Amino acid sequence: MSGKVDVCLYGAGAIGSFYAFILNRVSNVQLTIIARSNYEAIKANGITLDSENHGKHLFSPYKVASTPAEAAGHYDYVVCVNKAINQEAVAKSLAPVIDDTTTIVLIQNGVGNEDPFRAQFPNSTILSCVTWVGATQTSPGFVKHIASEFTEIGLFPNPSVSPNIESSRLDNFISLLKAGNTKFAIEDNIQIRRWEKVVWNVAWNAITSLTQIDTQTWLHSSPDSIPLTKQLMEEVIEVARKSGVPMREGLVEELFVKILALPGVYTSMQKDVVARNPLEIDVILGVPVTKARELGVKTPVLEVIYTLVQAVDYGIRQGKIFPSISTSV
Ligand SMILES: NC(=O)C1=CN([C@@H]2O[C@H](COP(=O)(O)OP(=O)(O)OC[C@H]3O[C@@H](n4cnc5c(N)ncnc54)[C@H](OP(=O)(O)O)[C@@H]3O)[C@@H](O)[C@H]2O)C=CC1
Ligand SMILES: CC(C)(CO)C(=O)C(=O)O
Repeated sequence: MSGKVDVCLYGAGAIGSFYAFILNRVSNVQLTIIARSNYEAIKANGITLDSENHGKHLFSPYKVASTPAEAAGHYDYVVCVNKAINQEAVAKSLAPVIDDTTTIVLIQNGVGNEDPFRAQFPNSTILSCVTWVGATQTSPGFVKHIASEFTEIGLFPNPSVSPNIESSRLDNFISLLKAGNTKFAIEDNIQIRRWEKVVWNVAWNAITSLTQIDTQTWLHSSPDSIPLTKQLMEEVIEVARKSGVPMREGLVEELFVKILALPGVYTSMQKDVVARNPLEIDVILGVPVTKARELGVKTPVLEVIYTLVQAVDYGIRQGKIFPSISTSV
């Protein structure tokens, strides 16, 4: 893309700041960021990304807004990197920055994330992305990125938009990722990758959130931890297959090779428990459970894990998680 590209990024947290850095260094991108709790910090001081792959950089986007209304205007791309919670409400709130020619880019964990956006913006192209970037916001506007970096991207096809237009919107966004120097793969069926990632997230995000121990500690914790995790993953794979998503044989073993090669890791959901933030339950656990129930797939481990994570989320929302010891009787 040679002319100016207007991009609006919604959700300037750990992953949002990483992609903001990538996009902001593309010379023809004019980047607007909509930030929430870290708005003042980013507006005053910009974003510092300390990356194992890209080095340490301080940058300020073209504009920082605190609400979609403040950022109102036409954008070629609106990139959603918020936590996928209350997606219907988020989609509605983005009306001031999305018109029929805006392409929506979703970079979030989970499955089913696209549906509320398609319902709210039926004429828009949606690019659906799975990210294997690992990042943490250590204080407002400061983000640490570890070496893990990979984006899988594909269309969430819109039958009411011409395939040529959809492809050119995908190609143009890919050219930005390329110019921003991040690694990516283009997927013909991104739903396969979304489900693969959700198999990973159902296991590791839920287990680290429930146990508050890292993945390696969990894997060494008892002879039962590995078989239980594998059964959980297999259950989710079966749900995906019954939903019409062709998942390959051997995926669980591949994901185990991957996790065993890593040091003990925590996850974005575990960090939300620590920060007492609401959890991304629906897109990571709720959609697979709902589909399993609809399709009659038996998922006993998934059901237990889902129920327990819902309890943690409920405790956070009620302010009752890890309550301090009460002295009253
Ligand atoms: N961190 C990681 O290593 C990885 C994360 N992911 C996924 O990437 C996505 C982003 O995660 P991450 O960057 O870690 O999350 P963070 O919590 O670090 O950042 C999310 C940002 O979005 C804002 N936000 C969250 N929810 C909403 C909402 N409903 N409406 C408006 N703004 C919102 C937050 O604002 P506020 O501060 O006000 O809450 C925050 O600025 C998630 O889907 C996550 O699962 C995927 C791979 C790895
Ligand atoms: C970084 C990673 C891959 C770890 O499971 C992740 O997806 C998350 O934390 O949500």
